[in-house]
Amino acid sequence: FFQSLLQTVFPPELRFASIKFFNRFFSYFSAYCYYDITEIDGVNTNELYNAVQLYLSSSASITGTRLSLTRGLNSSAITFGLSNNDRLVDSYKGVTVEWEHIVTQRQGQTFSWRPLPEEKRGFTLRVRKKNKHLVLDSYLDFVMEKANELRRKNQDRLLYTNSKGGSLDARGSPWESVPFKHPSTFATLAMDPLKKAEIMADLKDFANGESFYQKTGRAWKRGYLLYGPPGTGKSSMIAAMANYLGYDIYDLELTEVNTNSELRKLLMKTSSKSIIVIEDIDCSINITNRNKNDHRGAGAGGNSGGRNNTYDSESTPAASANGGEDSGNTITLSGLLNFTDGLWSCCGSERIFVFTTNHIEKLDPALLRSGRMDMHIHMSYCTFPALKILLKNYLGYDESDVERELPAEVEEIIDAAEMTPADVSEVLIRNRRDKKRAVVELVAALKLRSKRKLKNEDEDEEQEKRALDSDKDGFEHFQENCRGCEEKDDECIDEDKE
Ligand SMILES: Nc1ncnc2c1ncn2[C@@H]1O[C@H](COP(=O)(O)OP(=O)(O)OP(=O)(O)O)[C@@H](O)[C@H]1O
Ligand SMILES: [Mg+2]
Repeated sequence: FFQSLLQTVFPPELRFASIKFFNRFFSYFSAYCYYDITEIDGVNTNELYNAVQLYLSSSASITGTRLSLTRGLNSSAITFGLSNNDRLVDSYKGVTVEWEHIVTQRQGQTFSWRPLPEEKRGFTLRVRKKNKHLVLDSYLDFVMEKANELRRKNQDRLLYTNSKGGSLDARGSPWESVPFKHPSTFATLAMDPLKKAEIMADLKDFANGESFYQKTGRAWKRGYLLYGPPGTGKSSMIAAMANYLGYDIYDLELTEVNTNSELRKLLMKTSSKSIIVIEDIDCSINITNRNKNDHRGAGAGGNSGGRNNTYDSESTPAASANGGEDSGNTITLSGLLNFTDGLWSCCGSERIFVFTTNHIEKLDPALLRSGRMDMHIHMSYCTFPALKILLKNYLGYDESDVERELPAEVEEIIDAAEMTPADVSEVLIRNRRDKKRAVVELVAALKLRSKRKLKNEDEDEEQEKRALDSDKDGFEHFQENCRGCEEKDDECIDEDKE
């Protein structure tokens, strides 16, 4: 109304100034403050917008009669949202605020380096001026916190992976996500119960340790290194950790990351309460490739001089000028270490780093030194306690069933058989309809493996013995030769004397 009035009263050249003036005039006398939270802020997605949407969808005081419902692809939860241009009232600490969802058509596509949605969406928050400080100081933080909590509780965990070649998706994120539905839990994980309890306690301490980390001046993060042969449950352990703590997983594919700075950007875009995973770390990066900028250096591990020499030779200016080009990848170990425990690793809190490897002996000692990977977890071949868990999960056997059905010798041969939990579960799944047969087949497999193993060991021992014997023969032969030489030398000396 005022605008049309202004248009009739004021000449065009004065119109803009007069609108500005009236806006100022009204906002001065208005009892309310307005905050706009747009979906896209410049080129970045506004996290607050998503948080508000989620928060309002669950708010108990929803008064709107028209709501929009959404369900993400593969997600099992339905999200309620405010329909276009709808309002709802919320209250916080006795203060009433009003939210309005405003959707307008975007006018003409302006130039942008990524396509913007056709609609311009945003929330407007209206509060009384006297309550302005409450909103700015704590209400919005409360909304963010609540939204994060809701997402973790209601929705499935998310599994993120870095997009191919470092490209960004429509929302400007280098991570692509899918709902994470791995059913592995600590209850289904077959491993030594004591070790399992220790890991669970460690995780819980971490998740509840905000004040501890604050007090001790440490970054709120923790690193786990899982190592062991293929099929011993390393990936299952990561899934169990995520399900136990309710964290999202960022599965970092290092081969898709080209430079250290790209790695840093990826890290910056991860959220807190997440597990950042690098699987098969020995395969994804030439891990001994450190450049000269790494001061926390090789010596930190206090390890073999031979390897340190390697770093020294790589640290020459000529070598670092190559920047690891010889490996075809400019990600360096120092870049990776910065990622996990440099200053940048603290740009968010409550993060867990998990590295997995099948060959711990191939890893750089700098990666293994204490403080870097806080806990080294050995995922071993199937042990007897682990077997009992698998029998319980797959066949429903309890302790007494195991004692009754399983021959006593299993406990003796299982370690020698070196069967992975994956091998064992395969036998059990194959025969899950016939429990007796499952046990018979399992025992047969264990016996066969342990026998083969022992035979191989005997053969190895024999070979070693043979090698030793031949060495001994050689040594005796050598000694005889030497004795011959000495005698000759003596003769020579005598001759010299003469
Ligand atoms: N400790 C375990 N407890 C329960 N199931 C297990 C365990 N280890 C392996 N399995 C079963 O074997 C399959 C393979 O395990 P998983 O992928 O976790 O092994 P991994 O150690 O990550 O192997 P890789 O080194 O090849 O990645 C899983 O589907 C899981 O069901
Ligand atoms: Mg795995």
